[in-house]
Amino acid sequence: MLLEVKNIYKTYKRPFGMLKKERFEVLKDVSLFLYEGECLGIIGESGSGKSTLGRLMIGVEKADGGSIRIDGKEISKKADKSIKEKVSVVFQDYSSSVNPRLKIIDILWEPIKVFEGLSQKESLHKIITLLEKVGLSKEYLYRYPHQLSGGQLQRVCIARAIATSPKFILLDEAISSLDVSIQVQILDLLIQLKEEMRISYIFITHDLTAVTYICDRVVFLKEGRIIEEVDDMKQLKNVKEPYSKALLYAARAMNAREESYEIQRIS
Ligand SMILES: Nc1ncnc2c1ncn2[C@@H]1O[C@H](COP(=O)(O)OP(=O)(O)OP(=O)(O)O)[C@@H](O)[C@H]1O
Repeated sequence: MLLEVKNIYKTYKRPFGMLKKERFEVLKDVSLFLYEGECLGIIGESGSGKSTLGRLMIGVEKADGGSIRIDGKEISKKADKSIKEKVSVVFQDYSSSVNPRLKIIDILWEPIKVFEGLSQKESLHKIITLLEKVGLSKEYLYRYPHQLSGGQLQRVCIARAIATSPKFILLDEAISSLDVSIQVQILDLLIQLKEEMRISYIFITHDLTAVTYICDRVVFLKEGRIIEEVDDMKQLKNVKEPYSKALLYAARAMNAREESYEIQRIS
């Protein structure tokens, strides 16, 4: 098993609590797993704890209880480099996740520094290969982020995420800020990379339609708890919990409204 999340609890301080130390639970007894080459969707409404769970899974925050293991090793802020290198992340907000003062070549130079002993020529070749992998040519090398479209910049973020050949990528609302037609292109790119590089994904979203397009399995997160899991996407229409049904209903309504929506419709 690539990733194993076991009985995770997470609390935060209440900002306006009566008592200074008052805390509230954001994640409650969350367990899930991810196999190599799989895409697991985590769906839930705003505030259900998806991004918090994501931050714990990449080791940038610490859980209050439970364990998260990647290839059998605990991930944490202090985890050694070899474990952290197995994980990458792509966020929703592509423009703030890159330094606007750096050219694309420098943005991609950053992660490949881990490959010690690469000559300048070899590094440049690697960067161009990365760009090509995400469907961009070397003409983008010397542009600044503001000189790219949203879809192109998200491709650069994906190139940066795959640069270290991670075992899994956390995609936190990675397509949500893009136009619908561009969303489909990025989903197709992610599917292609998953097959070519055998990468696994955790796909955090509130969009069930995108889940049906890319995910092999999905878990429903409500108020910090996993309330339902679907292991076979063909069974999605048979979800039992009212919350899951409501998300399904919302996705169907959205599909009906978006006539030009190219993502496979949920029947
Ligand atoms: N650092 C923090 N300190 C205090 N509360 C936090 C912190 N991070 C998140 N929260 C709270 O935890 C809850 C879950 O937030 P989280 O961002 O994980 O939800 P989400 O499902 O990703 O929501 P969205 O889809 O809107 O991004 C929310 O009530 C949020 O306000």
